[in-house]
Amino acid sequence: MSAMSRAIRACAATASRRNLSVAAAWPKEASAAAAALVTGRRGGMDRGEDGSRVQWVFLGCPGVGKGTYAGRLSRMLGVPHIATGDLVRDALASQGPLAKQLAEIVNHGKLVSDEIIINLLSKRLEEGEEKGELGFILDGFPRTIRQAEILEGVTDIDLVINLKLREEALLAKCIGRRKCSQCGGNFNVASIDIEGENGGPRMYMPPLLPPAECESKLITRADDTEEVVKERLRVYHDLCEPVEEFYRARGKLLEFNLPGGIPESWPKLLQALNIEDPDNKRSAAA
Ligand SMILES: Nc1ncnc2c1ncn2[C@@H]1O[C@H](COP(=O)(O)OP(=O)(O)O)[C@@H](O)[C@H]1O
Repeated sequence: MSAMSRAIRACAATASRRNLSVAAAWPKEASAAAAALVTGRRGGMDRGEDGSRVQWVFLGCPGVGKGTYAGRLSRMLGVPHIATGDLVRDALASQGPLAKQLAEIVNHGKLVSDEIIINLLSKRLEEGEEKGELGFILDGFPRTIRQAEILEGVTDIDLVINLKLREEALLAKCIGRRKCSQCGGNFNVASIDIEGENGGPRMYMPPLLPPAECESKLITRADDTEEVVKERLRVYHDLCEPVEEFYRARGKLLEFNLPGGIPESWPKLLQALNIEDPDNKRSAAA
C-alpha cells in the first residue's frame, strides 16, 4: 500500500488532521516542476530534474471541462490523471452491492460519501504505486472541505487549477456530452454561442462531433439529464465552492476563465501555467 493511500485511509478513519507544513509553491516552483517534466520526459524521465513532481488538482463545475484539460496535461507531463468521477463510474459498472448504492446517489446528482470516495481513491493510488507512478493530476477530488483537509493532511498539493465557464454554457455542455461505447472517445454535440457580458467578447464553443464510425455507438451519461445537471450545479455551489476558498486562502488557487472551446482555451491555459506548448516548439524547430 502506498504511503499516501495508507495515510489517506488512516486520516479518513480517524478524521484526524495532521498539520504538515505545506509549501505554497505556486506559481514559480509549480510551473518549474511542470517545465522540468516536459523536458525530462524527452529523456525518458518522469520526474523533474530537481526531483520535483506534479501534484495538481482540478476544480470546477460539472461540464466545465476538467476531464478534457486534466487529461491533456497528464499526457503532456507524463503523470496520471485520476478522476474520481471515473472511479465512481467504474464501480457503478461492476455488479457488486456498491454499484446499486452508488447508482441511487449519482443518478440523483448527489455526492458519494467521503468514506466511499476515499476508499476508491486509496485503491487507485495503491494500484498506481505498484506500477511505479509518480505525481498525479486529480480531477473531481477534493469536493468537500473534509476531503480537502484529509488531502492537505497527507501530501503537498502544489497547484489547484480552478476552471471557470459561464453558467449558461455549463448546462448545455453537460447535456451535449457523448461518449463512444467502443473507442471511449469523448464528444459534445452542443453548439454554444453566447453574447458577451458587459460588452465583453462573444463566446463560441463549436460542437466536437464524433467521426462517422462512432456515430451509432454514442452513449450519454445517466446523470447528464437537465434535472440531474441542475442538481449537480446546486451541489457544487453548496459543497464544492468552499473548497475553492480553502485553496485560495492557502495561496494555491489559479483561477482560469475559459475563453471558448479547446483550440482557443488550451494554448491560453498552457500560457497561464507557464508551460511552453510543445506543438509550437516543434513547428518553430521545423
Ligand atoms: N470527490 C467526490 N466526492 C463525492 N462524490 C464524488 C466525487 N467525485 C465524483 N463523485 C460522484 O461522481 C459523480 C460524477 O463525478 P464527475 O464525473 O466528476 O462529475 P461532474 O461532471 O459533475 O464534475 C458526481 O456527481 C458524484 O456523485
